[in-house]
Amino acid sequence: MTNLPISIIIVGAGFAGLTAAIECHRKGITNILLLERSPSLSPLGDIISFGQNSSRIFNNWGDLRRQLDPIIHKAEEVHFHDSKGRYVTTQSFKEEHLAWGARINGHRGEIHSLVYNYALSLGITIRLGTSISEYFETPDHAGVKTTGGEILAADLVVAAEGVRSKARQLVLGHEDKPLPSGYAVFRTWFPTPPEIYSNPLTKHLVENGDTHHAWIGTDVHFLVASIKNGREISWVCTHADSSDIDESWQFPGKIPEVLDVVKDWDPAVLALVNVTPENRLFDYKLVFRDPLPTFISPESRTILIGDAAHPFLPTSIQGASQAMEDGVVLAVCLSKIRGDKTKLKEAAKVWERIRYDRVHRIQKTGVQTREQWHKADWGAIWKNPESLHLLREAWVLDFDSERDASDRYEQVKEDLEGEGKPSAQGGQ
Ligand SMILES: Cc1cc2nc3c(=O)[nH]c(=O)nc-3n(C[C@H](O)[C@H](O)[C@H](O)COP(=O)(O)OP(=O)(O)OC[C@H]3O[C@@H](n4cnc5c(N)ncnc54)[C@H](O)[C@@H]3O)c2cc1C
Repeated sequence: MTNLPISIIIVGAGFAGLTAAIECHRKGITNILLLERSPSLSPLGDIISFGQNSSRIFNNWGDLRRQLDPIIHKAEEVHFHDSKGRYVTTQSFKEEHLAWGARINGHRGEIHSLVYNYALSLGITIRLGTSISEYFETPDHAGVKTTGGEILAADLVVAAEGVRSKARQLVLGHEDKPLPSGYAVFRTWFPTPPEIYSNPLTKHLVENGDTHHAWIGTDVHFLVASIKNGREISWVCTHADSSDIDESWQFPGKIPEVLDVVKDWDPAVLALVNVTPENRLFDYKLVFRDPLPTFISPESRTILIGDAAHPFLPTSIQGASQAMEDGVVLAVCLSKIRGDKTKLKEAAKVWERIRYDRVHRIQKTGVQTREQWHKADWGAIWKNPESLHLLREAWVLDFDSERDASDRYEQVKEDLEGEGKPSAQGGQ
């Protein structure tokens, strides 16, 4: 493969940053520096789901797909109940697995660690414990300043530092703080304790391998997944939350607060919450951001990807997938200009145009599913239980972002040239 002479700094080693690094490397860019604030990888976390559109990306990464196999969630259906525990419906994913390929769901920390190690195995330089405080650019290069005062520069800076991105200031020209969404999520993952196996209310969750169950109430939903043949269990409880958020948005969770949210619910839910180790429980305040007018800086030398550009509600089940697609498409666009630095602006603009409508259309599906569950009209649901099912749409899931970008690059470039103006103003 031809070596493409572009230097890239990527900030943030989440799924967006790691995918961008791995995919750019795959396309022949070797001068990559990945900077991550955390001093070490955190083994903590809970469940993360990758749709078929991003699960396919792992298939291109050496032996990684095989390494993922023992740790991924194997259930192929989700069983829905109302808050009192009355069974409503089952949604099966078997057909879509046959048609569109398998999904990867598993422990965020475990999957992240495999991807991180794969990036290291390629020789990508990753500096942990490096926090970026500032972004800058000139027409010829872009750069970052670390909190230690070090200045680093490259042809292109990719800001993949999540929902609190500092690069938004450079891209937008003003500070843009995330807003509380009015919702929070209690999240946990822990080894299945003996009480879950012995309790007749909960043993079905774990004793026959991996399972997936959902309980839907007014303005609250509670999802449980057992994994590794039932030996580990994860649950999330999304609920309305009016607390204000400032700098922190992830807090230690409190079991009594969860019990308060699900009081009078199915005794199986209460039993599960009661055996949850409090030190494995997190209270995650969901932030909201209006769609940005653009993802790229005025000189097109700094670009926002992943949650830095477009945070997703968990109910879209696409945040990490779209973060990965961003990286894949970026690598395709950079390969199309064959390392010609004078064409970086072209590649960035085409990348943005390819990504902009898709991510914003998919963002809306998260709101749709949350409203469909939280504001459910139960009279209508008992008549049509399948109305609780998750949206599973081919245009989102049966999608190859690499092939699509490769096929459309020239046309999008011509469209932009024809318009003769910056891309994506006003967007969706
Ligand atoms: C509660 C919850 C549940 C979710 N569940 C799912 C799911 O099931 N499926 C799904 O697809 N998506 C899910 N998402 C969304 C998904 O987690 C995110 O969209 C995705 O992880 C975004 O990846 P990212 O790499 O853009 O950002 P992040 O994962 O936030 O990574 C950003 C990285 O940048 C680092 N960083 C931050 N600031 C700096 C700095 N100044 N300098 C250097 N480094 C910095 C951080 O330490 C971090 O490692 C969920 C989100 C939430 C909030």
